[in-house]
Amino acid sequence: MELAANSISKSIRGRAILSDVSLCLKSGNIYGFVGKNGSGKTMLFRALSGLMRIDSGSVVWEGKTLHKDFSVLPSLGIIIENAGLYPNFTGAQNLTYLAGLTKRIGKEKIIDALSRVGLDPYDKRLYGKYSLGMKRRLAVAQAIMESPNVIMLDEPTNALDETGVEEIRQIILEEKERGALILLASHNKEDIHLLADELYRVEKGHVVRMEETL
Ligand SMILES: Nc1ncnc2c1ncn2[C@@H]1O[C@H](COP(=O)(O)OP(=O)(O)OP(=O)(O)O)[C@@H](O)[C@H]1O
Repeated sequence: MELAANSISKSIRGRAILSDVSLCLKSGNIYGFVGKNGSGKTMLFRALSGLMRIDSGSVVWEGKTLHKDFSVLPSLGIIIENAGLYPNFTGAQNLTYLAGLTKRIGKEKIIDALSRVGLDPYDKRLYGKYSLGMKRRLAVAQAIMESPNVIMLDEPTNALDETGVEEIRQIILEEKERGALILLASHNKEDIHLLADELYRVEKGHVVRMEETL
């Protein structure tokens, strides 16, 4: 399966956030995105997923165009900041609520996703009381729980301890093996080096292919 960006551009209040970005991404690969803070990685993910409208160009998934044939990619798992997790729900309650919006999966898959990221599915603690590492794990669980075709991960190993980093990397590789198309933005050079099949640098809204992985 294929996700293509054709010359997409976006400005916010007169400032170019994405400038003429073209990409052709295929299932079963991990695409790494590196770049300084504020270079546009998060905005790129928002544009490619449908969470943000673009000014010009098109995003095409399997021959169908975003904002024409559908408003958000039809099978998407995404971690971006403010992931819409509620502080007064437990981890399981949060995932149950989100899964209820699409009704694609039941309790079993939710328990499975929580276990895979190393969280106890029956933990009674509220999300608001989670450590940063646990919050990251829950964000990964919500991104993978429906086995989506496209997974966009913004700093998935941020705030995790060494074991956590290893576990999340393993899950990302398993999702790739399953055939998911994965976009990974990370400041962690080792994440990129170990995981990315292709590497892109984002710089002031431009996206440039880098030949070597870091
Ligand atoms: N809601 C918004 N309104 C206006 N400008 C915004 C908005 N959100 C982000 N920007 C701007 O868009 C640019 C790209 O931001 P983006 O969050 O995509 O960077 P990033 O590469 O993900 O950074 P980081 O590594 O810090 O996560 C920045 O200059 C930022 O100031």
